[in-house]
Amino acid sequence: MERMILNYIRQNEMICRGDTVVAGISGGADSMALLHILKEFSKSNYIKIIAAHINHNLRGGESDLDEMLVRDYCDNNGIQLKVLSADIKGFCAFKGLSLEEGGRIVRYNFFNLIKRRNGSVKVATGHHKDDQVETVLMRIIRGTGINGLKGIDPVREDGVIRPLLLARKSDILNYCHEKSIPYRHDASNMETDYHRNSIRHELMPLLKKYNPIIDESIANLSKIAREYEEHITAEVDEIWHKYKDKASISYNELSREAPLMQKKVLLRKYKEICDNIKFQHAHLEKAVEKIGDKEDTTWTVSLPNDFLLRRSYDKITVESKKTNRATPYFEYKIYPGKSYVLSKIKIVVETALKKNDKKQKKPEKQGEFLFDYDKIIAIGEHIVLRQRKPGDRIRPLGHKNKRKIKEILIDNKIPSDNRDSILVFEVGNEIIWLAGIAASEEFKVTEDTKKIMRLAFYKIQEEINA
Ligand SMILES: Nc1ncnc2c1ncn2[C@@H]1O[C@H](COP(=O)(O)OP(=O)(O)OP(=O)(O)O)[C@@H](O)[C@H]1O
Repeated sequence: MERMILNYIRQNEMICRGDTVVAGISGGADSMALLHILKEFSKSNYIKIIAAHINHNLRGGESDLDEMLVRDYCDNNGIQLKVLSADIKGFCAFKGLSLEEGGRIVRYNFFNLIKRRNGSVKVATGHHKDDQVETVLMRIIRGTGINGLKGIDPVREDGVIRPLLLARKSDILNYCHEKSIPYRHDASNMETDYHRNSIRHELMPLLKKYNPIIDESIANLSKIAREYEEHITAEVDEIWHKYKDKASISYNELSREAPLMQKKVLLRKYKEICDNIKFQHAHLEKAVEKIGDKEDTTWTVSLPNDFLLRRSYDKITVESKKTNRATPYFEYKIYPGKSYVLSKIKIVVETALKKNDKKQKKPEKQGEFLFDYDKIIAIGEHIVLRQRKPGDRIRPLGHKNKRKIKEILIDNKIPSDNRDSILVFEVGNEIIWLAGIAASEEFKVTEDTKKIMRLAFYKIQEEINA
């Protein structure tokens, strides 16, 4: 077993010459075997080992005996040791965590602290093949994709390494006996991980009745999944430059990728702004289904953690639902003969222009429109300037019937992000103008118009008060 592990370390380039390795040692057979093997490795490779033990103080005197065993072994073998005595129960109660979760957080925080203080880049733990098989089974039961089938990573990006991942628990126990390596039964075992324990003691024996080498089969499945994932990751790396660090993804570009690549790109994009791994397959399925529908040019798909995936024509963005409404709702009363300023937009309402004033007959810019003032005052004394509301309608110029404003905005290819800042002018209950986009047929200037009202809006540099 020792030779297999040493080869595994080399093949996966887990440890390099000159590395300082922080090894998490609980006092159980796995981590004690790990420490022994690291010591063997250090004989032919120049590396420094720092053992790290956390006394979880969960099992009274038993916890202290675990600590003593680790201390003795390190003393006898000239290995530097760091010990943390932690009140895991108190910590978990305070944080509202399970003992497993809390214990894990405290452990890895301690390992990382030692790592930082000693300029180390590696943290080694004693996870082995049985842990791997249980982890994969637990994930299958909970629901997982190919990525989850990979199980525990032998080498993590943050420098955590698992040199024993190919060794079975029984081989580790034999190795400890063969080499007279001391260990404590159930060291640090919190015995509260009910799910893992029932998989180990109930489900695995049951599965073995159907397939005596089920653990090997699952370990192989995990290896195959890892190969597939690594291959796909390399493929995504190849195309990622098109999407990386861009505020939005081009729909035309993304829709040309295979559905699997679309999912991988969207997942990476999501992770660029939100480090949440609880992404469910259903989210990606929905997104790919939407991307496949070429007719539907504006849509949103909910993502975890209050995020949204939004398509607005050629733009696909991942955005927070909280900032979804870029412009909060606004509604103001405005009166003819005055001008107003609303977040850097100046609004002018002029009236009583004579119809025969040729200069005013036609709107000069897209930012203004002329209305029949008599028709306006017939239905209301003031104008309401507001944000659009669901169900808003207007009868656009040249149309017989009213149309939904939403459809008009879509037809005009107004990106959904900008729709809430469009100015809606309403008199009575009639929308007379969708600023710069559509004016009402009913209030336009005609041959019979006697007085004209001019509505105009301009972008201004500085905000000033009306
Ligand atoms: N008390 C401890 N002190 C130091 N290292 C520990 C301690 N307990 C566990 N470890 C390290 O973590 C490894 C995994 O332990 P164990 O399987 O009990 O934890 P887990 O919670 O299932 O795994 P993980 O830490 O990845 O969540 C051990 O082999 C050992 O390297």
